[in-house]
Amino acid sequence: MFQLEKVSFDYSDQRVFDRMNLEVTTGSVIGILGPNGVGKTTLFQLLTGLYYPSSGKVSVLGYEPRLRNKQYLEKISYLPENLPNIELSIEAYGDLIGPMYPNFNRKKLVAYLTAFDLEADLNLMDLSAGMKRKAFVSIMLSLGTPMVFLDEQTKEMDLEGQRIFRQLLIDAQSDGRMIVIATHHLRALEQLLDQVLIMDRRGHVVINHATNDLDQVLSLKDVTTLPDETLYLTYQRLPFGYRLLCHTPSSEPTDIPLELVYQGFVGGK
Ligand SMILES: Nc1ncnc2c1ncn2[C@@H]1O[C@H](COP(=O)(O)OP(=O)(O)OP(=O)(O)O)[C@@H](O)[C@H]1O
Repeated sequence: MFQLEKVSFDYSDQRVFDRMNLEVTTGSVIGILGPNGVGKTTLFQLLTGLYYPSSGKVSVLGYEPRLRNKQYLEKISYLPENLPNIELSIEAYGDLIGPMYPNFNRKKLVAYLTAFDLEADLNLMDLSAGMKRKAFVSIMLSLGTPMVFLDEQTKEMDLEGQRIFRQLLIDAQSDGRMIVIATHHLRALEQLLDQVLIMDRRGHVVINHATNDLDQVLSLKDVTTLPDETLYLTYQRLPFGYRLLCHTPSSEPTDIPLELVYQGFVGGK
């Protein structure tokens, strides 16, 4: 699906990735998690070919994004965290970009907008921040691309909007499409993610795993007193003790909460 081989990337005064290797081969909803400024958006820009690596190779669906090959561009849609300002109605914008995508489905666009309780003739410039996100998410998902990149799209969405957003992602997932999503709202999306990629504060990918396989490398242990720090990654307080997250495989199938995994690898003890 996508691969980075020894990829380095620099902004003029800063190296964001240094010979980074990464391979994601499974998953239909892939979550990219990491603290502010570690390079999630930069990674999206590399995967969509908007930025070129300083060295190394990026491949997505067998294409090299930096070549901006037409067949590749028809297969991907990307919604950046900072949405563009477009002086058109939602439906007019859909009709403008939709024909560039072979699987654009206008009926779905209208259905998604209805689900979000938005009128198709509203001007994108007149929407509140959350409404604008709902409108752009609806347009992006209606393009029908096999791969969708969504950067922080639950931001500003109200709770009902987040619920509808999850429904739309499930709809896209059941059509066999692949969604790569960066988020800080883990709780809103945790149940949907079947692959998770966690970047630590240095921008290193510390976890790249199927969410239901995390118990192959991590385990939980409930204790009444905290043991030596070397024996656990982090802990959660319980009413009468602590739940430890340990870097050892679980002895039986265990649901490992992603928030605790994130805390263990990014937040510290
Ligand atoms: N246009 C730019 N010019 C120079 N430096 C940049 C530029 N865009 C991002 N950076 C820097 O590159 C690093 C990675 O930024 P990026 O936006 O990819 O992080 P992020 O993980 O998406 O952050 P967030 O969670 O806040 O969205 C940061 O240190 C940031 O300051």
